[in-house]
Amino acid sequence: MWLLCLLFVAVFVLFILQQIFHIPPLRTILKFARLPGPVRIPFVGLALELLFVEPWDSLNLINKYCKQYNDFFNAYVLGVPIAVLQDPDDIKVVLSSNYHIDKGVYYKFLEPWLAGGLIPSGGDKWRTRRRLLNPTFHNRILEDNIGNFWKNTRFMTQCMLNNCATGPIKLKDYLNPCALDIICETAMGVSLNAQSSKNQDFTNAIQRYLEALLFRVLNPYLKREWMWKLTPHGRRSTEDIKTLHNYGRNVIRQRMANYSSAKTPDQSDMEDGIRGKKLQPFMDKLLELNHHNPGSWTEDDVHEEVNSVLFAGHDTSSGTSVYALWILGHHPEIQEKAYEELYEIFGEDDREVMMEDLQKMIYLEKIIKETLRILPIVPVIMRQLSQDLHLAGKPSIPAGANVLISPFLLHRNDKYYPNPDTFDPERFGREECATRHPFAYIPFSAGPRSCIGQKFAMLQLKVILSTVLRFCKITSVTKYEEVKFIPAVVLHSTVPIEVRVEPRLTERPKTPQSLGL
Ligand code: HEM
Repeated sequence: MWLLCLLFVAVFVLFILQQIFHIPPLRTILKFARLPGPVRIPFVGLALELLFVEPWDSLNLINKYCKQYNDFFNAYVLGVPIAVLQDPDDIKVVLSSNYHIDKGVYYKFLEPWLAGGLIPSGGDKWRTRRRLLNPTFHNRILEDNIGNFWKNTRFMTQCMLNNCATGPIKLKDYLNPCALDIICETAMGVSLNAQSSKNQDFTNAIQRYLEALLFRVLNPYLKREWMWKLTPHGRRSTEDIKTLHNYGRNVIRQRMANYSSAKTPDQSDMEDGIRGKKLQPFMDKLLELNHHNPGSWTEDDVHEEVNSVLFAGHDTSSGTSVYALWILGHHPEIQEKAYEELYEIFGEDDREVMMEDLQKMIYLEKIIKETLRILPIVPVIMRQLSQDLHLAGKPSIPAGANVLISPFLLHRNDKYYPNPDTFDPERFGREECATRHPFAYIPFSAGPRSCIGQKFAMLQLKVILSTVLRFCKITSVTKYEEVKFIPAVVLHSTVPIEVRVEPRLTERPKTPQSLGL
């Protein structure tokens, strides 16, 4: 009887350990042991330290070991082998490779929401989809949508000005719905009017879901879905996923209603002048794929790609716009210089912004780049190696291991950015960029798995920031010291960022040109 009880306990303990620990192949374990890194309990590794780290200090922990091990160290987290790379030469090898394209293990936590969409997927599935979807973010399509960017941003600016007399405003409350309206109208072809409905269920659900996801990464014993769902965070996440799925389905339903009545390519299809191919916006391309190949492109496939772009296409640009405006509200001299540039372009005219205007916003572009340096909205990138990774002068990292690269830490490394905590748009002058290692600046990642929406994002950020700065003067209320940053897939702030807004247009800038000097 005792023996049976003992056997039962042993089987139970083994089951729990197997549920908690990731078990890499023996070859990975043996080869991984040769890499430099802090000595910890085998396989448990950094898991115990992570348990006692506040979410906003998790990157500091990685930074501590990066400094100690010269930007290259290995660590286990409950059996997950992770190699941290922060040297731009090493980063270049990983990101420019056509082989190391699979996402790290923690992206699995996104699957209940994004399933096998572009963001978490890997291998041939990702390759096929990326090739098919790349043209949906073609320059011609983006240029055609600048009017949509402008219309939504102008509406947002007006709302800011309408409410500015009552006190400081929370930037996120304006920029999140605006970015959501922009991505829905441009990529999905539907108007959900998130700005006028003031319904923030979707954006709030994303924020909670991503923060819960970080909690799960920092408490890696919760990796199994069944364990996760037993916790209060897990239960909340299940509710949030329902909200997120419903939102995605609603977007598809609305577009399908118009699409099926159109049947043939609608007026938004256009010819790519160079190769004579048809260019379609994102959602129409998905619906066409589903229409012609319902076996290989099911409605679930459409749904997962819509969810991926809804998320990646709004949380990133709204967060970056919030940070840029907040920083400018702390640097009136930089804000003034940006305003002067805009005044040179538009004068007193409150007309719509055009593509030619955006091309003239050289200083504003430097501000955007510097914002993405100091607060990169995607603070961590991870890959799982399907082949050994060979780096110059370092032991190889075995297949099966994960690689972690942090744009947040890289962009604050004083080897590449002197006085890294100082906001200085001039770092992005032509000469400064030419002398810097190209892989020392990776806000959109780089190589084949870089951001599909990079051009979309840069145009959108220019329209949003130029419109706000043309019509409003921003003064920051939330102090730098009050805010900590949480790397929850997207970089979140611990407190809402508040600014004071004053109307602008009648005020003339004091440039030598405007004074007739
Ligand atoms: C400031 C704005 C943005 C930044 C900084 C940014 C950054 C990034 C980064 C770093 C990645 C790679 C993530 C990784 O490897 O784990 C990525 C991927 C992606 N981004 Fe963006 N992004 C932005 C805006 C957008 C927009 C506007 C869209 C859509 C319109 C978009 C769609 C995507 C998609 C679908 C992926 C996955 C691509 C793939 O794996 O093939 N992003 N983004």
